[in-house]
Amino acid sequence: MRQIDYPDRAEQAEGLAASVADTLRAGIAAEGRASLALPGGTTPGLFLEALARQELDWAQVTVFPADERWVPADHPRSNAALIRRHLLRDEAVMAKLIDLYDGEPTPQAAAPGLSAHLAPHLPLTALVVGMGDDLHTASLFPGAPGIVQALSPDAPPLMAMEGPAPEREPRVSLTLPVLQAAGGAHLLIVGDSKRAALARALSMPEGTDPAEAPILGLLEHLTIHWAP
Ligand SMILES: O=C(O)[C@H](O)[C@@H](O)[C@H](O)[C@H](O)COP(=O)(O)O
Repeated sequence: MRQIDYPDRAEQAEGLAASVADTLRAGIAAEGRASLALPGGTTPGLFLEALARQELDWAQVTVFPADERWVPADHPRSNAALIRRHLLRDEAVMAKLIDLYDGEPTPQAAAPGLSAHLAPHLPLTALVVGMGDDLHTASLFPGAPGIVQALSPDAPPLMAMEGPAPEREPRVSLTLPVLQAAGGAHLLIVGDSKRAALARALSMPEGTDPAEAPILGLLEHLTIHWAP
């Protein structure tokens, strides 16, 4: 694990975009194609726009959210919509987006088919995730139903998950083995509360159950990008 602290969010966006683009270029050179999973939430917009300006063979890149709220692409909480709005533009307009929401009534009904659909794109060439103050990452929330299986080595690639109580928003999420296997894995966080949450995670005793703080299962694989 290593950490890069940037003076501001613009430099963070450019620095992370350059690193992810380098990994995608190497993946395309080696395999002829690349896959990239991206975070949702309120942080990634600036980074996604900086990534969209990177010159590479975007037509060979498949992108998808690392997790999705179970809403259609025109819903304000859609992570696919966030990617479509901030990444599929400029140089990256030709990238192929897999929208995890497929219209099935529930994430549980969709999860097996989605796992099969994503399998040809795994292992991920590159991964960027966010983190919550509760130390969740993707949609792997502390104590959520199914979290023990989602963190286990034999987890399927994607599972139906829930957001935190009381809403318990229906979601799907890539599982920990998929996140851990990514070629280049990055954590994108901003602000003092996320820095404090990260410090809390780093100070947790060896052997802390990742079901209590799911980011713990991924930390050693991550390059952490923080800005004020
Ligand atoms: O769908 C989601 O909500 C995300 O994938 C989630 O893991 C997000 O990255 C963190 O909750 C941080 O979100 P913010 O960027 O809004 O702080």
